[in-house]
Amino acid sequence: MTTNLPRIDYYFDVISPYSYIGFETLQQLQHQWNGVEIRYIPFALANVMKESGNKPPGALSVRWDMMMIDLKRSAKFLDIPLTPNPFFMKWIRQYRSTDAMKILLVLEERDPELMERTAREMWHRVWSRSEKIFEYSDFVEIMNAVGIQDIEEVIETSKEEKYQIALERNTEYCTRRNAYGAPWINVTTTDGAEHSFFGSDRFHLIADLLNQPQPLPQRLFQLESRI
Ligand SMILES: N[C@@H](CCC(=O)N[C@@H](CS)C(=O)NCC(=O)O)C(=O)O
Repeated sequence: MTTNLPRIDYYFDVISPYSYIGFETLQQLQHQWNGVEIRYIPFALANVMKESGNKPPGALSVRWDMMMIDLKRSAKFLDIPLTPNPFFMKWIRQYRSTDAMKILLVLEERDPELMERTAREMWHRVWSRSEKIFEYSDFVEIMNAVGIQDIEEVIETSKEEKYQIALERNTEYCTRRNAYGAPWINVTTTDGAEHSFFGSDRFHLIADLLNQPQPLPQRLFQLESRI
């Protein structure tokens, strides 16, 4: 695959609400930043946690409570639909997002823009409408919602070993660079140097690194352009 530099590799998992926040921020920034290639790359947050020895935010109740408050604030500030999911802690003990992420890998191979729309629909389900993204019937609803025709075929293809391997490879790429959470953002500058960032709240530093305009939420951009 040939790619242009500078490049932002945005590693995400649809189980992660901060991956959703970073995704929507980057979707806005890609219209405001010039000459920067952006790739959205599925990985497995559960394995990142395991490999790094980190613990999920829900493992510490005060951290979880603060995270829910912070998510609401962030959603309001950025004007994105994000509502803490009351079932999340129960679901996370029972399910993994691996099958959903493998479906995204199939779509990424065929049509990256369709993959991005499907990822957004998955985030809306878990983190806006408190709906599952783990089982066959969930995948059918998700793909119907984004207008995919060959749903059965996509689900069957996602079970091929190569997608499990691809998910592991993407995850390992990050854990070898000390990843311990999501989103994990790997920025390659024009000199070929790699710079890792953790979180959806590091785009001001990435802007500085790449000499791009500072990020602002869409509503603030709109206000600015009216001045
Ligand atoms: N400050 C970061 C927090 C990101 C975050 O908490 N991500 C969770 C997953 S949704 C995580 O991986 N946490 C691991 C950790 O904080 O050590 C942001 O605003 O994006």
